[in-house]
Amino acid sequence: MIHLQGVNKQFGNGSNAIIAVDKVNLDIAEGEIFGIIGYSGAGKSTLIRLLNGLEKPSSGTVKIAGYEMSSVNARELRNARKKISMIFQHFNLLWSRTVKQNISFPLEIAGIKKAERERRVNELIDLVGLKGRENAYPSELSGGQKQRVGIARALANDPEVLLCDEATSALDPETTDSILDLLTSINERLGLTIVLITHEMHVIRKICHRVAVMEAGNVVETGSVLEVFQSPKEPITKRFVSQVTEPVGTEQVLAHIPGGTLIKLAFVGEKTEHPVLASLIRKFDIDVNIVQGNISQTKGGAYGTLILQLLGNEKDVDMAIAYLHELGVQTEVITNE
Ligand SMILES: Nc1ncnc2c1ncn2[C@@H]1O[C@H](COP(=O)(O)OP(=O)(O)OP(=O)(O)O)[C@@H](O)[C@H]1O
Repeated sequence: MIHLQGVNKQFGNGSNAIIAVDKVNLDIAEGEIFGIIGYSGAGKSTLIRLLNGLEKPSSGTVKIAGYEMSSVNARELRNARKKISMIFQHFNLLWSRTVKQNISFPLEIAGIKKAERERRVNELIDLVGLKGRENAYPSELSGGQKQRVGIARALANDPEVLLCDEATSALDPETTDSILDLLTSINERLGLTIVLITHEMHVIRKICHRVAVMEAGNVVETGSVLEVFQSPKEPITKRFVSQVTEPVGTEQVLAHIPGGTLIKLAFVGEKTEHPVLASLIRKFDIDVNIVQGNISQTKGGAYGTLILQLLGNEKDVDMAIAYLHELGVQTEVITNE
């Protein structure tokens, strides 16, 4: 559905040149929810603007929904934009139009007749859960409701791809979750391919099937969300994963644990349900203290971490760690005193 090959985007020239996107290769399958995560300035906005044709690459090819965006003419670009829709952080609604009129706008531009527009707008209002708010103006809506209008408007022309530019960054956590639930249900019901950019790992964890991590214009890591949670390779990916797997203040907590061996266990999928701790205590002559634990649900399954302090003689502690490896539990020794 989306295929990027050797995509570069440079702004300016010579000593003022900024390479915003650097040799990016990416494949996104039809029906996938694909997340692109990176800190500010990583190149995410530029990449998404390349996907909808707002920017042309300096080199490389961008293929999306059957269009070669790097070389489309104006007419093809207009047609492509019907298949590639977008929602924004600040919603970009028309403030002098009601909910209904905002959603109807792209249908008017597409020349759809009034009766058909009415039918479609009502269907979309139902789909995004805005029944009863049809005649409200954007200024009378909550942030979550405004984004629902943005989503309905984006879906008006039956797109194949929905691009989401930090679509939940202006919303509180609860509203963020409800919008992410809506995007998931739209993906499942309509088979729509969704590409979202964000700086929040929580968003990736909750709805994405796969993720790409961007740093300084490069895609430094890609994989299924569960895979990336389980074994992040790059330091930046580890920082993003720890945003959701380690509660705030973990480092300070660990610094104050006196003695013993501190280990971090990572469980994936069904292994999160095994009574690992009980068998560890039963089998070995060691004391086990739970320092911290956390389970995160991803689309591919559950991912849990548990930090334990093991107290006992060195041999028993080593045997306990070997046993964890045998069970297939990913085990990392944090400190050994
Ligand atoms: N039109 C432009 N002209 C010049 N430089 C630009 C332009 N657009 C983006 N850049 C530069 O390209 C780099 C990547 O910016 P981009 O906005 O794509 O990053 P981002 O990851 O989306 O960050 P943010 O979340 O802050 O928008 C930055 O150094 C930015 O200053």
